[in-house]
Amino acid sequence: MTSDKFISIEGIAKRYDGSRSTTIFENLWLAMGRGEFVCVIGHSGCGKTTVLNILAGLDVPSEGAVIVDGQAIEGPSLDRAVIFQSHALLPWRTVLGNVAYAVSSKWRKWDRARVKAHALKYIDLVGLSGAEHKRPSELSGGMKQRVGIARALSITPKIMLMDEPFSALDALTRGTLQDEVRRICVETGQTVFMITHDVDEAIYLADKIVLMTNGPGAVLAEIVENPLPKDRLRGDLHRHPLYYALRNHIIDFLVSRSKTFTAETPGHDPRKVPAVRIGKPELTVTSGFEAPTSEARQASWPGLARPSTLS
Ligand SMILES: Nc1ncnc2c1ncn2[C@@H]1O[C@H](COP(=O)(O)OP(=O)(O)OP(=O)(O)O)[C@@H](O)[C@H]1O
Repeated sequence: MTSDKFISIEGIAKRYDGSRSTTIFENLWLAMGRGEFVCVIGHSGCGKTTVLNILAGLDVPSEGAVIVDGQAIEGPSLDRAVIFQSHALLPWRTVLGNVAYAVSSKWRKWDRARVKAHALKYIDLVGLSGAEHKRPSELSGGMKQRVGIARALSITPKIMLMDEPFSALDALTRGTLQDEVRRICVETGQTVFMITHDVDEAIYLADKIVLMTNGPGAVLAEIVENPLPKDRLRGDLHRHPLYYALRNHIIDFLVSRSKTFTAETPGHDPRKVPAVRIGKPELTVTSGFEAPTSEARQASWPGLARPSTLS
């Protein structure tokens, strides 16, 4: 993972004019590094999907711009693959046909054999070998979503944009697909921007979790850095000493601070969204804080580090 500004969201706003004009969000800034997995969490209607659609080139901001790899986004591109909650597969094509269609759209000069071999590689990657000749109507919800993931990965996008990709699945399938997406993204260094309402999903998958306040007039409140080790396992998350502090911080935001943040943080600079690091108090106390006593250390379960600011 690098810290370059691979994706740079620069002061975007979204407004709808009508009898009552609405500002969904404005002055939204966010930088993402190449290979980073970023999850956005916020309440329904705050504008998460709008931001994702702008990143996909499917919507345009009322103001501002998004730069990806040095180029302003001007519309959809095969460099950016989108996975939605619903699968949007072509019902008359097989699994192979759906993935191959995307592959041949990206590499128009490839012959059939090359397209097929490439598509099969990604079908295998998501565990669908053997089902390549089935049509969507013959597949379970989880299998359809796997096809969507294979199709998105097969065009080797610079960015994967995922809008609640697992929310329609049962818990078991969701867990399995989370494992596979995480494995693939870590192995390939894929850059991902994902929306989720599931705090544990964000903690498992993301390097950074962006907290968005309630709309209208939503802002990015914090970028919470995930302190859990990169080689974390889903079943072991809760054993990590910082897991509960991280989880509580995000839930506290969703339950209360997402509503009150704007009023309570008048000095918030949307260009410098604070980066929050969850850490043990004794490791993160800075000169402005009184060092905790050993009793206090014992009593305090790993707490919250002081926010620092992203440049
Ligand atoms: N065409 C439109 N005209 C007016 N308002 C719109 C229009 N499209 C979307 N909105 C509003 O924009 C806001 C943001 O919508 P968006 O789908 O981005 O939210 P979200 O955070 O992704 O919500 P959810 O979590 O429920 O998917 C919503 O309040 C929605 O009502």
